Amino acid sequence: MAIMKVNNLHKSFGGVKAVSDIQLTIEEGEIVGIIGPNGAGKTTLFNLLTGIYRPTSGEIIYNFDTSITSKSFKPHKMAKYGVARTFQNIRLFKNMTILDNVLMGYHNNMNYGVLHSLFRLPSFYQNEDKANDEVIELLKVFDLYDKRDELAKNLPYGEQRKLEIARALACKPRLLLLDEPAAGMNPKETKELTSLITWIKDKFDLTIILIEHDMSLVMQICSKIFVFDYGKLIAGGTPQEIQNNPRVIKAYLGGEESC
Ligand SMILES: Nc1ncnc2c1ncn2[C@@H]1O[C@H](COP(=O)(O)OP(=O)(O)OP(=O)(O)O)[C@@H](O)[C@H]1O
Repeated sequence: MAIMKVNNLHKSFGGVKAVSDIQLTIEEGEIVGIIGPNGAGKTTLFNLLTGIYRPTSGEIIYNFDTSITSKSFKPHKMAKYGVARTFQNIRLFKNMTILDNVLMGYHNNMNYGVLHSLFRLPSFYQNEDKANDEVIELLKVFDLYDKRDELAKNLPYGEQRKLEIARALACKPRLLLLDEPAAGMNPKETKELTSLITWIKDKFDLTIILIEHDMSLVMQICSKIFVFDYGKLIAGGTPQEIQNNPRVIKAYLGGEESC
C-alpha cells in the first residue's frame, strides 16, 4: 500500500527552481534512498514533506488512517500525523540530558492535560512511568543508556546523530525521514548505523526515507532509490537499476551519458 504520494511538486525560491515537477510514490515498509549531487533539491523535498515549506504548486498526500494533503500540513503537527524526521544539521536540546531529549520526543504521545499535570493526578504518574520505561528501552537499543544523564552537547558527533534518531522514534512515527544520518560518522559507526536502520525498520514497523551521500549505506539497505539532479527527479528504481543508469552516472561524474 502507498503510504505517500507526491504529485507534480514544485518549489521555487525566487528564480531558483529547487524542486521541479516531482512525481513519486512511497510504499509502506520500504527503506527509500534519496540521492543526488549537492544542491539537487533533496533537503528541500524533506522540508516540503514535513510541512516546513509550502509547495509552490503540486501536492503531497499521506495515506495514513485518513489522507492528509500538503494543504493541511503544519510542521508541529507532523508527529501527530505519524511522521518524524532528523536534520542534516543535528538539532538536539544540547543543554539537556540524553534522557530528557528522548523524553521530549515522547511528549507527543502523552495523553494527559495541563490539570492532570498541575495537580499530579494518578494519570500523570502512570503516563510518566510509561514514558520513562519506553524511553529507557529506546536508549538501550541505541547504546546510549549508560550515558543517559550526560548533556547532549557532550556526546561525540556520531552518538548525537543516533540520539536524534532515538528522539524521532520516541514520537512513534510510521514514517521516519533521516537527513544524512551517516554524515560525520567514521566507517565503524556508519557500519553499525547501516544495520541499526534496517533493524529499527522491522522492530518499529516503519517506512523510512533517507537522504544520504554514503553510497555503500544506500545501496545496502534501500529497496528503492530516487535520484535528484538540479531539482528534478532523474531516476527511480532498485539499487542495481540506479547503479547502471546512464543519467545517474552522468549526474555524478559529468560528461557523456555513455561514460
Ligand atoms: N531557503 C532557501 N532559499 C533560497 N534558496 C534555497 C533555499 N533552500 C534551498 N535553496 C536552493 O535550492 C536548491 C536545492 O537546495 P537543497 O538544499 O534542497 O539541495 P540538497 O540536494 O539538499 O543539497 P545538499 O546535498 O548540499 O544538502 C539549491 O540551489 C539551494 O541553494
